[in-house]
Amino acid sequence: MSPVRSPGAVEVHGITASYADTRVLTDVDLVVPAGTTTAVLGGSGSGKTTLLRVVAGFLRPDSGEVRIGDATVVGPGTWVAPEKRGIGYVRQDGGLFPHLDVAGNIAFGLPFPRRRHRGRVLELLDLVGLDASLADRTPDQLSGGQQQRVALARALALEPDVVLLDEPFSALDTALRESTREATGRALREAGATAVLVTHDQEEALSFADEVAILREGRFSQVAPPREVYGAPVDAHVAGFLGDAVLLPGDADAATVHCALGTIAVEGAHPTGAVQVMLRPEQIIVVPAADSTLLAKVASTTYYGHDAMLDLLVTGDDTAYGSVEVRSRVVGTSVPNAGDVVGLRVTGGARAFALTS
Ligand SMILES: Nc1ncnc2c1ncn2[C@@H]1O[C@H](COP(=O)(O)OP(=O)(O)OP(=O)(O)O)[C@@H](O)[C@H]1O
Repeated sequence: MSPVRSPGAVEVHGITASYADTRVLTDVDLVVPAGTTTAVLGGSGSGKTTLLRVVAGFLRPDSGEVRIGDATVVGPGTWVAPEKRGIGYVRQDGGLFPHLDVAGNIAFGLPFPRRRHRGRVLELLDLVGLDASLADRTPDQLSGGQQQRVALARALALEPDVVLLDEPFSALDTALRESTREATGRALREAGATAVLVTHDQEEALSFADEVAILREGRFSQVAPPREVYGAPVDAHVAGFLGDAVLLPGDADAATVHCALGTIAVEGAHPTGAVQVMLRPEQIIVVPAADSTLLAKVASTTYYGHDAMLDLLVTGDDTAYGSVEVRSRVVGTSVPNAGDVVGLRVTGGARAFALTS
């Protein structure tokens, strides 16, 4: 493998794209810095694959510009053919050629003399964490995870500046998904590629990418590093889309919010007056009832092994907010029973959103 290169960024500016009369992307902007990975996360039909198709050159947008490194590949009067964009594309199903063995699949796009270079194929197998002994197998003799890694190796064979991954792990079971994802992340970093991963799996987006871009109805609601997009979502939709969110009615002043859980410091820019208060379930700590004046009744519990989610009914001190339901994530070794009365404590700051968000 050649040493880590310094490929260009992927820049999407003002892209609007449609199928016939149906507009799918509206004036979309996205910058993926060179050598980094951005995960595009969005619900079904939000336009994730369409964005990848525009970047790859499989779909002409109505307007806007796509730049790869220093080159404009789509723009007014400019159109660079897909095969000239220096892009590798990995599909959800891998898309391996069934009649070729692993070596043949990986070498498929290489210039003819290089196809005979078995050493290059073995390098690529190693890069994606596969044993050299698999080189002579056909795709039907591989597990789903191995097929996806071969598809990645094939995409990396041409040393693309950019790799686009369209839900490449979604067909895999949990354990295989994690190991394939790790091998993919490692291979992309070693290859020094700029990558865009499309997924609808929030944990995958948060754990895999340098930045997470939330696509909703053809527009990005927020593009930020994982901790920011999870900890400081811009609105209630992003908060709810990216993990569990506790949303409560409340009132905000400059520094605090008041709600059924008491008075809590508020973080980030926020409106004042009537607001929607947002906390993550792991911010709501369960303590012995004797240790808190804020009491809750456990309505139900959902056990996941390493942790559990509690649904709690809280009647706060301030009757202005009535009874509210909140969720608390607790470690799996100390899960109360349904019907128990527990104390609550809130850790960290809340977010406050305008009521219309
Ligand atoms: N070839 C096509 N012709 C017409 N409409 C299409 C075509 N491909 C996609 N669409 C529509 O465009 C919208 C966006 O599709 P897209 O595949 O980009 O969404 P997505 O976010 O990738 O969804 P999913 O997570 O379900 O794959 C959808 O409403 C879809 O039905």
